[in-house]
Amino acid sequence: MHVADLKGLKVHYTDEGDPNGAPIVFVNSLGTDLRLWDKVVPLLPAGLRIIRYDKRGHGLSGVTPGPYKMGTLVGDLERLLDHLGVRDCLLVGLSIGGMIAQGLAVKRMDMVRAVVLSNTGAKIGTADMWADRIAAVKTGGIEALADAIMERWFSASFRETEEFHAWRNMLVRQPPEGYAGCSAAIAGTDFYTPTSGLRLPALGIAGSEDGSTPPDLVRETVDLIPGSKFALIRGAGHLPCVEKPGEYARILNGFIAETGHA
Ligand SMILES: O=C(O)CC1=CCC(=O)O1
Repeated sequence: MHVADLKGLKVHYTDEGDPNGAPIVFVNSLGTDLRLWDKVVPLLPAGLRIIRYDKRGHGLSGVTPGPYKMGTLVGDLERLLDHLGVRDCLLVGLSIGGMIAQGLAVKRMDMVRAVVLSNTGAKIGTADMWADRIAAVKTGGIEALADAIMERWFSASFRETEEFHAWRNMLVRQPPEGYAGCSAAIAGTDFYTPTSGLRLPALGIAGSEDGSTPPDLVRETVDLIPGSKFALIRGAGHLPCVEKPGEYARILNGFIAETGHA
């Protein structure tokens, strides 16, 4: 476990694997922390440098008063990777993490050599939808939304498992200010034009049961990048890295091999 002080924001991160290996950086979704990738990391090929972090207002990182802007969240990751001396990474972003990945890929071509846009979009939802969600969190806390969020995160069969309850607990323990702050950042983001200008290896990953960023949205987003690939994981919701880690890692490892990221 490490904590970096980045312009006053304490950012919790992990830096595992081979310190001299090709870097792979994971960016998690709204309401989750870096444990999101716990089941995928052990399935990655040997020799990579594996970096994960808790974004602003999530997990063990600092919380600042919201609303946040997407540029701030992109800047946080940029500062972390500068702090760690990371260049030419493979950036894997899920949901808002996929938006942060698009933003950083556009801003720092030296830092990002390939992207995986998982369960995400160039734009997610509508401003009204996010305003309602922020208002609900401010009134009733994340618990008030948790059951509806779980239906989007996980397939019906996964919601019957023991493990499901641990992920629900992870969600409701996130700082409400951070959750609402990041929701505002999503509401204010439309990356269709900037993402269309990207020229780098890109892979989209979608879950067939994803109620937040359905497969068509992921495909439409990754199709903005010429030559991109797309993979659908059947029977998984918004967090296929949790529900189907073996399949997720197989797809990711195929992309790692194809792009020669070693
Ligand atoms: O809560 C959801 O609907 C899932 C989600 C949307 C954006 C994100 O990062 O997670």
